[in-house]
Amino acid sequence: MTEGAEQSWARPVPVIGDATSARTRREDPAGWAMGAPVVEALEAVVGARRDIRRFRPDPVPDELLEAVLAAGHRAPSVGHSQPWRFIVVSDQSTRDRAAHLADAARLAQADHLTEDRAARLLDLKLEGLREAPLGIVVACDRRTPAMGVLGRATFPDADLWSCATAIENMWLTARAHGLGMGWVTLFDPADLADLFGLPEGVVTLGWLCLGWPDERPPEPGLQRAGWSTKTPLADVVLRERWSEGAPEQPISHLRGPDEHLLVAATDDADELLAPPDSLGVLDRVLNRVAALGERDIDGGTLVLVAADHPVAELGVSPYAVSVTREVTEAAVAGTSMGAVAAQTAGLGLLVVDAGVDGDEAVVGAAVGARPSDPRGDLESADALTVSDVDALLAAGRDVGRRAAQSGLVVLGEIGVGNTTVAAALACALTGLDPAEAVGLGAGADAAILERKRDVVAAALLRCGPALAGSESPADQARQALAGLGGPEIAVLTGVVLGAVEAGAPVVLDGLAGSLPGLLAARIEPAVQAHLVAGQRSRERAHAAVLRALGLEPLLTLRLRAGEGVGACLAASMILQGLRMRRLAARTVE
Ligand SMILES: Cc1cc2ncn([C@H]3O[C@H](COP(=O)(O)O)[C@@H](O)[C@H]3O)c2cc1C
Ligand SMILES: O=C(O)c1cccnc1
Repeated sequence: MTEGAEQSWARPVPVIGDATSARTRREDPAGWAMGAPVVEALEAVVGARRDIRRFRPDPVPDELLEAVLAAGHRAPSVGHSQPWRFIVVSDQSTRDRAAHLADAARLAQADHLTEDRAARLLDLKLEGLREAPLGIVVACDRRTPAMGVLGRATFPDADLWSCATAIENMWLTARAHGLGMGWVTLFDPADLADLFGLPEGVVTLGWLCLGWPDERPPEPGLQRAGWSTKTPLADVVLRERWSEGAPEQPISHLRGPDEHLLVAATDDADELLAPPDSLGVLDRVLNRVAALGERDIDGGTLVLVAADHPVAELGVSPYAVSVTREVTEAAVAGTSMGAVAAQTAGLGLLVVDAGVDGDEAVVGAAVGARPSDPRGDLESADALTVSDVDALLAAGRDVGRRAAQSGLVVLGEIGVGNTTVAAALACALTGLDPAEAVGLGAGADAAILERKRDVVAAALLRCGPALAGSESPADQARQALAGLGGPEIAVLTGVVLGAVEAGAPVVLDGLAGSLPGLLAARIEPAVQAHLVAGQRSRERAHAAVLRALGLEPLLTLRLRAGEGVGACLAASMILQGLRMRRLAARTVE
């Protein structure tokens, strides 16, 4: 070890300016607390905040107004967009006009209430627009397209909520200083926008009256006026799910790693003498793998599953069905591309015959799991019977549990015609359009592509109603496997389930070598936490399948190999990454 490495130093990351290290945080998770006096003060301010309606006319010192505005500007905002604009109003004529608008809005609202309720509304002192010497009109600048703001593409209104958090910050600050604030929304928003000349795309959240309060209410005014009562906390807090009418949770027998294991994995990575996330996407994969294993992983097994497909007779592959058997025999002999990829990556190999064409099973395959019933071509008949699907899943589970003993479980498939099967499954599971789903496979030309598209569209038309009527995602996965098939895909789905049950990480391959991950996750949602996308291949539907899984691929090499070749390349890199983590220097304190 060099002299430098022996030096004592705490790693000043992961956040710039954060002097704590993974160890400090592990040893004292509550060490960020600000102490009892701060907590008590905060509780006092939150508890004493009131919506103030009556104000004294005395002026508000500039520095207090500044403090209130600054607190608003420190609020959290979606994608750090800071969309709020605060229009400070002191001009009396503007306040008078706003008050007039509010008076009119109040009468308009009373028209919609029962007589008694309307009378009580008119009795209420609802705003202090005329009396409060200041108004802060909060506007939200929505002119940036939602897609461009982190977090708004999915929740486009999050900019408005950000402005609401700014309002709460200002409110609490005002209260702590003894100032009163009242939030008035008794306006037609368009009238308020006109009053201030707001441009198109800028909207208001209302008017905040600010001044010294001419009331010091111990509880909310509307509660005192008998308008409403405070709901008990227990009525607004729900545990785990909405209590009524929530759909039954699918029964899950598996679990992802718990929070202790996940954090232990990132703690370990944080202690490396390297910038955080130095290995990028690989680091995330290594964290995921590390969180799964109490024992160190230094190897794995390629599970290579082969089957033929009646659909290949419909002209969807340029290759003869006999090629599947040839490649599988070469795999058994250790010379196929997949077998060699496994060997050179330091992985073991299990070859499974899941229905390679012909009466005889492939000699030398470690496992035979051939469907027993007649099989269909997808277009005119189901690929598999449901009982065969269940048998293939069960056989796969056994193989998966067995493979898990060696470390990584790496998926590979062989099956002439299976990119058509896989495209159909991808459409059924992700809603992808057949025209967008079919790819070149082992080398299609335009005519073959056209046939693939037709077959996939016809198969989906045939199976669509049954799939739409499935009782649960798990049931839909089994129905999809039966209708659209792929005995090798069914076995590999079982392999994923067995491997996950035994606690192993699973490395996915190309399209047909990734669908088992998605199918298994539909059967058991906890599966997802165990999956690693080894690669993204050239097959068009592959990206959609990985997106549905929420997985970013380690490699994007435009592979067209199948056979687990890409997954082996990725596994090799994962094993190297794990070794690097074990051997690299750690920071010391
Ligand atoms: C010699 C050979 C070896 C292969 N190894 C994997 N595949 C890959 O191509 C096949 C799927 O493509 P398609 O749907 O177009 O038939 C599968 O066997 C897949 O693993 C191969 C294909 C060939 C020709
Ligand atoms: O993406 C794949 O998995 C793929 C592509 C072509 C041939 N075989 C498999």
